[in-house]
Amino acid sequence: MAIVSKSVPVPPLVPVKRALLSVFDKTGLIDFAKALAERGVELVSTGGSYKALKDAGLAVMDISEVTGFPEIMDGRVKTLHPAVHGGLLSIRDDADHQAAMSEHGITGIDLFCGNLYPFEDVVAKGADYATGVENIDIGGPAMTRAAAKNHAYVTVVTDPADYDLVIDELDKNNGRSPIELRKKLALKAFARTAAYDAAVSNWLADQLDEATPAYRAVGGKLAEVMRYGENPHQSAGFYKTGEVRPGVATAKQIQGKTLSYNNINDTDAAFELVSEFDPARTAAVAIIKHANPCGVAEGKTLKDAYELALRCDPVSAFGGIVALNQKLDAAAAEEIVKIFTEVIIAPDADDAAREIIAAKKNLRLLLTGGLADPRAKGLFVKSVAGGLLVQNRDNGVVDDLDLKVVTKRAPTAQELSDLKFAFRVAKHVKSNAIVYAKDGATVGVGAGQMSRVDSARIAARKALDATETAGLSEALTKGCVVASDAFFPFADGLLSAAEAGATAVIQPGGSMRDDEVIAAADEAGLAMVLTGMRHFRH
Ligand SMILES: NC(=O)c1ncn([C@@H]2O[C@H](COP(=O)(O)O)[C@@H](O)[C@H]2O)c1NC=O
Repeated sequence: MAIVSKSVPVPPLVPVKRALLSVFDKTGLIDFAKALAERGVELVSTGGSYKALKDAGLAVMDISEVTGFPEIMDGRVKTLHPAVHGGLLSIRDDADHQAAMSEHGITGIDLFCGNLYPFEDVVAKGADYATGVENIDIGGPAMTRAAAKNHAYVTVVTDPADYDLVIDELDKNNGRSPIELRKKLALKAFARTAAYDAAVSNWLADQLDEATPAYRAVGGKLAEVMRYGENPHQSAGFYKTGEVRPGVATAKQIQGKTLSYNNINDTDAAFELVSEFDPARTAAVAIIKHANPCGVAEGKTLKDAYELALRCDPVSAFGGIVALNQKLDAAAAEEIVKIFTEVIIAPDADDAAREIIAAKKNLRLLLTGGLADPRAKGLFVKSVAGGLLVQNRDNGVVDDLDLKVVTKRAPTAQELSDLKFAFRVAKHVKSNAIVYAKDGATVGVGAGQMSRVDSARIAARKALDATETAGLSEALTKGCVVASDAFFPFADGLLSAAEAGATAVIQPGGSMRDDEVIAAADEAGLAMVLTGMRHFRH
């Protein structure tokens, strides 16, 4: 049975007489407290916050005067007391609650200002288990939730960014807090504690290697309200989880318009892909459209790699996202700005490159400070109607796999290098994925088809278009290799690749008809390597 509510009318405006301030992040605290004090609000505060206020010359009461109890156990217990929670939770217009307050000497707290121990920051920096646990705030969320529940009477302020708004509202309403503000701040407070607990539970799941805990909470902080979502009739926001993975969420935007929903999605796909390439070994560039690569290439320089990536599908690359695995230099920047590009993302950019990009006002330049570790663990969450699908990030890397040659002919050294390159790219192509590659560059990408043979045909057709556009006399697919993200269920897809000119194949294997597929490869003179790992991506 549900808890029955006391049907007391909610006052539209409530005077703020007493405020409790208990903040870890002391940004703006003094000014806010001063402003409250100037408006006749009595200040109560905890340990470090109290000291900061006192040192600033403010009249403030220590929380232990309210609780009649000292702060104990290294601060684990300082505000967990009926005098605090009664003051936050009492229904001011209820006679029983009033009687309890008088009986126990409890004074109402009309405003709670609090922010929590920096658990998310501490664990993001790799804190050990004991440090992580010690940074789980208990008293803060308890007070935040109590104040938020009692928003009929209490104003709960959890974000220094709201201090000015609260003072403005008090001023507009003669020192009283309006219900619209109290409701809005209560929503924010509950979302804050929920995101905090999501971070704690996900960290614990990670520590305990628990991939499927009984409940999975996902939390994030609003970083940007987009003009719209995937389409103009959809509203959307970008929430950051606090994960410190170099990429679109953590990058610094140097210039250009704000990113749209689709830009963020595509930029993420681009940077995750290019992060597969070790910058100490090679320069690499990926050009992305609709979250699929329309060209990826390695090169001695970023300029070489960009030109080869662009050659793969110059038509689709128009309006694309370009990701680079090394510091952007002027030579590459000059090439990139020759066609309309939405976003460039790279670990860094030198001054000359920045200057070239600056001439294109709308072009966004994002710098990440490093590459994402393709082997790192992480959560991947997707929503379906009525549920969340949660899995580990696909952190399989072809270099770590035990590759098996199953055909009579083994790949040559050049073919093997291209096979690995193509499989690395295929991991980032929507299924069914077929990638043709030659000399460290894609020459045709078939993405997102319902049949593998269609993906193979599309990749071949795109390679023919690219051959024509580049004015080459020999098809780009001649002597290329082919990667498939999943096994070939029949020999047809493989034969289609052989017809296009492929000489070597990389695929996971594992089909009921592997023998048939291997025999067909032998008959066509192909070399085939099985990875034992599938890279579906949807
Ligand atoms: N245990 C408690 O009773 C308690 N009450 C408040 N805190 C937290 O202590 C911090 C403020 O402490 P101080 O004012 O001493 O710097 C805030 O982040 C607040 O959320 C507590 N700490 C942890 O749970």
